[in-house]
Amino acid sequence: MVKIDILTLFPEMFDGVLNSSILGKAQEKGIVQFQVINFRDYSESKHGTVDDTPYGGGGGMVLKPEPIFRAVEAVAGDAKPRVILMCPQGRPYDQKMAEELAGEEHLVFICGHYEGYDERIRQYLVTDEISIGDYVLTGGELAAMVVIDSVVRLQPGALGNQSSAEKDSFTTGLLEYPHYTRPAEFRGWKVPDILLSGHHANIERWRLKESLRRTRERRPDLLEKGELPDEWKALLAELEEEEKNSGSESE
Ligand SMILES: C[S@@+](CC[C@H](N)C(=O)[O-])C[C@H]1O[C@@H](n2cnc3c(N)ncnc32)[C@H](O)[C@@H]1O
Repeated sequence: MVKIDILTLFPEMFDGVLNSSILGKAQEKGIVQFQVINFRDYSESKHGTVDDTPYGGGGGMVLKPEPIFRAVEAVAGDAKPRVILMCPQGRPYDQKMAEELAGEEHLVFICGHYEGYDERIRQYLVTDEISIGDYVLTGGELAAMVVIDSVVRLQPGALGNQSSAEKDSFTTGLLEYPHYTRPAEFRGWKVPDILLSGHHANIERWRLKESLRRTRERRPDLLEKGELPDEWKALLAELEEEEKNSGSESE
């Protein structure tokens, strides 16, 4: 079982996401245990103050170190969990990191709000800083939900059909191939014949080729990450040849 503690000033934001669909079922199955903690409860002031104005002046409020340190220490106990700070300056999040975090037993997420955090939280408390993209959100809650969702779905038994995670985009290093379901013809648009052929090996080859086609068109950077398997190289050469031929036909 993986233990996930979330420190936030807005615990109610997590109710729907953690208790619905696959995350809700993963809790019921005992695959994951969530604890959502309002770090205002760890404030040392009687008014529950968690932020203050920045030293040196300027706008915005800064989250104070004491409540966040105390809350993390309370949930960590003697254990040494990964303590993850959600922030736009962090490491860009990707599937590889989701896989890395999915192997941990205990994760603690800190969701910021307002202008920022006291720098000592970054320096002396957290083990990782994660950004979910080059844009700025009002708070770390949505970002933490994105990371938590992607980590929990990788836990063994979390998805009904495990093979659907294995073939997902990025897991294989490629974008996923196109899917079709019934009807075989819809408004005159037909499902590719090969998918109706029942020929398993040909279908697998078609899927790999379509994955490569899609990745080459939309995310060519994914194909530049090292030596490609021979089968991929052969299919990419086929795609290039087909493109050349269709180009010369239209001339
Ligand atoms: C308004 S933002 C603070 C931005 C900060 N002043 C800066 O420029 O880096 C408030 C909080 O939202 C969260 N946040 C915003 N954008 C994020 C992103 N792209 N990825 C992860 N967390 C983000 C962080 O927890 C952050 O502390």
